[in-house]
Amino acid sequence: PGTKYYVKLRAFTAPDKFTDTGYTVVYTEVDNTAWIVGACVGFSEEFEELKHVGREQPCTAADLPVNRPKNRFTNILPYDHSRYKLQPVDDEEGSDYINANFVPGHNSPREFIVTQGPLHCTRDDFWRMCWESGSRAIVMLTRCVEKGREKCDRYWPYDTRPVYYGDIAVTALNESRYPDWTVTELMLSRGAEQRVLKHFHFTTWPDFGVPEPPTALARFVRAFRERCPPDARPVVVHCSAGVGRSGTFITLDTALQQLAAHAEYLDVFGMVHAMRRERVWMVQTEQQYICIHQCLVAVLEGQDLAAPP
Ligand SMILES: CNC(=O)[C@H](Cc1ccc(NS(=O)(=O)O)cc1)NC(=O)[C@H](Cc1ccc(O)cc1)NC(=O)OC(C)(C)C
Repeated sequence: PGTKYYVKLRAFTAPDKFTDTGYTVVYTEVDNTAWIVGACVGFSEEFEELKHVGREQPCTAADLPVNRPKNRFTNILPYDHSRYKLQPVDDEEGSDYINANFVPGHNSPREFIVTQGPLHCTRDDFWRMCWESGSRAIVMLTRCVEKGREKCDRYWPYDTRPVYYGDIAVTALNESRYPDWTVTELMLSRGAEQRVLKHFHFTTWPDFGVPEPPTALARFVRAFRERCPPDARPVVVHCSAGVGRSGTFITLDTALQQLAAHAEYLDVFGMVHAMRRERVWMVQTEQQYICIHQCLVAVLEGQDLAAPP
């Protein structure tokens, strides 16, 4: 148990891809069950097959002149069919728009609302989305500034004084800091109603890269699941563009829940394929795709991934 095997499963000839032939598959044996966790040589080809998934779908709302300034990046636009719609304000054109999509997870086809890091001009819309969706958890996977560049607005309070974002007051109740993440309890108030929302902020994940070590991500996912309110409300997930790091987090969260439910096999390709039908570039780089498999191997091998107390 726990021994890792490299097995050549079959020869294939793909002259445009690889000089040699054959997949090398990494699998590990736990409780006399062989778990195939990925084809090392095949990662590139498998990830490449995801390139065009979903790309034919329209993004007309995002392209409206009134909404263009609400997009952080010109090439990261939400598909119309899965976009989150804010409750419109009177007949104000574009008032239902935010750069965000519903994305499936282990528990439901619209388990997550994946969005870009709020801009200063969209942070009131961001809080309106959190309130109107009934969400009780935000997962943030970027720092606000990385290498001197703004990746995300500081959209929540710096201290315990309440801050208004539109007609929603946000108050930080308490904060727990760990080496790779911070969990903050926030009180949201709108009119006479109040609710508590947990903010899970992973702080050591470089843009376009992977956490170091990659298993820090598995620890964070486990810490999130242990503290996430067990309700059926959507979880808001964002990074800077809301595609690379957000897609990686959701894929690992989904796969680990399938493992815990004793799934017979894990179809990482199928999970990413399903997410990319709903939001563009979910899991953006091959390194992120491999990181997911590395985390799964660590969990299957029983590495100690307990979250800090
Ligand atoms: C490779 N970089 C990008 O694609 C980023 C968007 C982006 C995606 C993913 C991530 N990582 S994350 O999802 O993990 O936060 C960050 C930023 N886009 C931009 O910087 C685009 C340029 C671009 C790059 C690549 C491309 O294929 C098309 C257009 N620039 C851009 O939108 O410029 C503004 C911000 C001035 C409006």
